[in-house]
Amino acid sequence: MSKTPVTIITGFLGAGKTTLLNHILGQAVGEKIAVVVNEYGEVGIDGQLIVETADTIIELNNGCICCTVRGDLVKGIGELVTSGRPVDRLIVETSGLADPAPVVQSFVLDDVLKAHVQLDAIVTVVDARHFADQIGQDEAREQIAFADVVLINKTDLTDEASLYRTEREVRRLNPLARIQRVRDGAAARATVLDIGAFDLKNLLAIEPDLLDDHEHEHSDDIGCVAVTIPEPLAPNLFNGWFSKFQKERGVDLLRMKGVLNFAGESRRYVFHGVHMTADGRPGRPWAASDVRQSQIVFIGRNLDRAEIEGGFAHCRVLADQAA
Ligand SMILES: Nc1nc2c(ncn2[C@@H]2O[C@H](COP(=O)(O)OP(=O)(O)OP(=O)(O)O)[C@@H](O)[C@H]2O)c(=O)[nH]1
Repeated sequence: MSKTPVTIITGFLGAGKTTLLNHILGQAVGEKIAVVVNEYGEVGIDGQLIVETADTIIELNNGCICCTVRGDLVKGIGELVTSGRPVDRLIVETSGLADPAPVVQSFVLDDVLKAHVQLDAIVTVVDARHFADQIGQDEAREQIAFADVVLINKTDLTDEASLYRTEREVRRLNPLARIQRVRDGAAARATVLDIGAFDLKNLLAIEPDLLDDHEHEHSDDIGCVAVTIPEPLAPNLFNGWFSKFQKERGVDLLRMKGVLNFAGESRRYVFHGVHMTADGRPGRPWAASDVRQSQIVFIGRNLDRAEIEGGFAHCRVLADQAA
């Protein structure tokens, strides 16, 4: 029996992992792809942002697959591969704060996974615009060190000199990885899939204690605040609040993303940000069976939950205003 190939997509917060995943799914015709998405926050946004068709989506929220929900990763994939359901390929998108070591460990140590799946490659997406801000984080360096392929993404948001510096630093952290520049995660399929690049021996040379059991510690001051609001939002109130909040707290905001329910709109509004950058656009239409609500997630340093909840609540269109 041939084993199901597994690609791990990792990379720091907001680097473009889901964008790459959507690109891969969009190119895969007639293939049954199962996807595991893991998010740090207690509210899962990525599941809603996967616009292309995946055969199965396993969402692991409220923790990192490198620590708190690692058991769920092994269990979820174990159940999938022993269910008899045909799966041609498995793609795992880690959270942006994941240490890849324990994730890799799960694939090489767990007996069920070992018997059914084969790690093909670890693909790390790097945010070319925010590289200098992010590379100070241990997780960002580990994600690069573990990569078989590094995609330097968001090339449109920076210049040649800075891209060159980023490539040089990536090469210093990982002399063996294949490095490629991309925009909007648009990597050729052959660059990221079925490349047979994963090599445990190489990884053990980088991280000799890879197979030892160790708990990954996330920095204490990095936290996540997720807020759900059932009432529709007024776009002008949201824009006003968010731009002020971002101006004041942008340095500490590692990542924000949300799916918003704007009053009178037939489509979701999807917005993303990293530090001082933010962008938003209409997403999928609301279906009659959808619960129309806004969900927003902030990951950052020393976040004040009450401040965020209060500010976000202030953007609601209240019933008497709507009338
Ligand atoms: N300008 C530009 N924006 C990009 C590019 N790639 C991705 N983005 C945008 O960057 C934002 C974050 O992209 P995602 O794919 O959600 O990033 P992610 O790594 O999955 O984020 P997390 O899972 O939260 O860590 C989105 O607004 C994307 O549209 C790019 O090459 N250029």
